Amino acid sequence: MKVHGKPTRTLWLEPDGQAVGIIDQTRLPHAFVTARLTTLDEAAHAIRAMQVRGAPLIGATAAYGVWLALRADASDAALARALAVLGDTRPTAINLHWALDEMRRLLAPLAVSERVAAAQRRAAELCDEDVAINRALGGHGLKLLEAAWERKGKRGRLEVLTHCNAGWLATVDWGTALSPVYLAHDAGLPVHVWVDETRPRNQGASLTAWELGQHGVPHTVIADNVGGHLMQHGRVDLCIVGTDRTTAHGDVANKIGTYLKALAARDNGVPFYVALPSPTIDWSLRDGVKEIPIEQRDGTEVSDITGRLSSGDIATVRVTPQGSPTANYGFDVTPARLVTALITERGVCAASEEGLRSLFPERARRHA
Ligand SMILES: CSC[C@@H](O)[C@@H](O)C(=O)COP(=O)(O)O
Repeated sequence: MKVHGKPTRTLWLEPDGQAVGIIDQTRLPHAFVTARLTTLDEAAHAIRAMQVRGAPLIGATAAYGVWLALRADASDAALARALAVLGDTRPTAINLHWALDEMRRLLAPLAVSERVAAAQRRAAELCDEDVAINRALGGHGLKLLEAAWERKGKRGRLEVLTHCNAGWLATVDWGTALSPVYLAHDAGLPVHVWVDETRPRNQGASLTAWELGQHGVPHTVIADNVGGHLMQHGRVDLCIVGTDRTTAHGDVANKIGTYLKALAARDNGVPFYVALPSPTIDWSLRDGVKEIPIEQRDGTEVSDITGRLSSGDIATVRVTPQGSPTANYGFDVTPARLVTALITERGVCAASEEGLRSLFPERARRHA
């Protein structure tokens, strides 16, 4: 997608071929700052500190992190250490482990002398594949948006609600939930997005609002608790969110608060779609509530909030009383029964074992 009119990805090989470039997402929306990653530790830190975040982008960064590690030492022990360090950065998004498995399968059998070049090639391929997958799923999602617009009698605006950031900043490009939105906007549909702020880290207010604004998509940021009210008053035509891990039966883990939006959508007859690239499917899991590991982060993300002062300075302030304990669950699970459909690069399917199997028979069989 474009930043200040210039086509930009979230992750790239630097022109000198010696580092990986990223957009430091902790600085958005107030500053567009890029950073160079040159070592395994810098890549692991970027994921842990959420300079890069979003399930597909975490996976892509980890793949390049393996390359950075092998440049220093391509031995078996160094490869094992890189996979362990990167695998330990964030627990919920399965794309991280998927990408590391891809790298391990390719690199472990190779001679040490061949590993660095092969790792760089594969990391670049994974990035390109992510872009192609997200563009394809956007095309399938677009049809759902067009159908909703028809159903609405093409009156007013097509009102979409999204939670967290599942846009191009969460992927290498295009995004998952927002890929259909960009395509709809470009096709001339009068789409308007309700953007949940997404406390505690405000990925909606900071990132989704920023990237929609860069592309010129009309949007309104709302506090996290507003969605139910809007749905009761017919102000939301459909919800689309992303997912960090989808079970073989169609349960989806996504940013904390997604489940409550799905409940409100069900109560109000609003379609609730989940967009996902297939590497987000964890074919080994069945029951998302019981089995998906939910990240818990530092409580200061709840007690404190960072923003821009009228002076232009960035400041962090506490919003809770001194000493009040906090709990910071990063994700929740929306059971398949609340999901209207899954949007993937191979098409749209029911959020169920049968639905996923119909689109990905070869992968479902491998894990049967
Ligand atoms: C393509 S995005 C799907 C999810 O990764 C996204 O919705 C999300 O929850 C991101 O969480 P984050 O904690 O910002 O990495």
